[in-house]
Amino acid sequence: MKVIQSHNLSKSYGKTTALNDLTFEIEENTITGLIGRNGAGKTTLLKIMAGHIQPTHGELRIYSQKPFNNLERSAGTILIDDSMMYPDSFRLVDILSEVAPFYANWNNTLANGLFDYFSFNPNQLHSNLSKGSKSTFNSIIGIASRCPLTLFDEPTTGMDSAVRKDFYKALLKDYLKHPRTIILSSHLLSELEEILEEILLIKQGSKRLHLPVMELKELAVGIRGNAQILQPFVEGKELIYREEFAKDNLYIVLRKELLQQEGEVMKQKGLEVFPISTDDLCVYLTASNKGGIDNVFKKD
Ligand SMILES: Nc1ncnc2c1ncn2[C@@H]1O[C@H](COP(=O)(O)OP(=O)(O)OP(=O)(O)O)[C@@H](O)[C@H]1O
Repeated sequence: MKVIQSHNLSKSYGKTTALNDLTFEIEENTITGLIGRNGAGKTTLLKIMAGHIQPTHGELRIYSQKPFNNLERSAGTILIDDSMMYPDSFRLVDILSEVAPFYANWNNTLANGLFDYFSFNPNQLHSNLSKGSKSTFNSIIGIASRCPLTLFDEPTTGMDSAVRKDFYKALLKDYLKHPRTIILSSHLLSELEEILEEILLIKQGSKRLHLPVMELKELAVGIRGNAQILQPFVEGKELIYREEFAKDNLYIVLRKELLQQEGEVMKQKGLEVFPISTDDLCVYLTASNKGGIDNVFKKD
């Protein structure tokens, strides 16, 4: 069953186009990574899904309904982000007891278990928490709410690496026991790819690709070596990335399927053929058209 159906979705803020003609669908009970660089439109898309803002063109439906101003949908959706505000006088224990009644599947035992595990003091004021602790606390709410549609906007901002790992582990464990549709946005795929099933990669508001993570891992290959030997192999092929490095040396990345049987021949001719990490691939697929950072220094 499709939980999210987005059709030609666009969102502009004045002259800024944040989302541009996005069409995609997300299956029920999956974990999807929404990946994109700064300003790609991740937060805007999550806010539309959560019903906080409306699209400018096109439409997005959650369980066949438009989420904006829709009480039924907001009861079944939670968006966790670092702009979550609570009254200054609220202690952590007050917040947990206030949010619990909003969510039909809220689990107190889980919330309290995570609260103790991460050593929170129930009487502490939320406003006094450190940046990382705020993220951890918000994430506890996101997990314990067990909402049918759970949206996390860069949930690990400020968390140290041990807490990040524990957060992803806790989320995965609870998801396996209580499946729901989860979307996590991030710039960095590597830290969360182990828990993801699908990835939706966006660049400047447009869909770059949407596919299972396993397929992304197998999508591309890198080749490095002497430019004169390498060039004829890739002539006329669509390259994902190309960089000249050192003298007469070339590094290219292209879809594996375009190589067919040539990989072995390349190796015999002294070229290096190697897999591309999903993080690097996402960087190449979302690179700006201005060339790499090296170009800045070439002008110096
Ligand atoms: N309220 C707003 N008013 C004007 N422009 C906005 C507003 N919100 C977002 N934008 C612009 O829309 C574009 C997409 O922003 P958005 O916050 O959705 O991206 P993002 O992928 O979440 O970025 P980041 O990873 O940096 O958080 C950016 O160019 C941003 O400046």
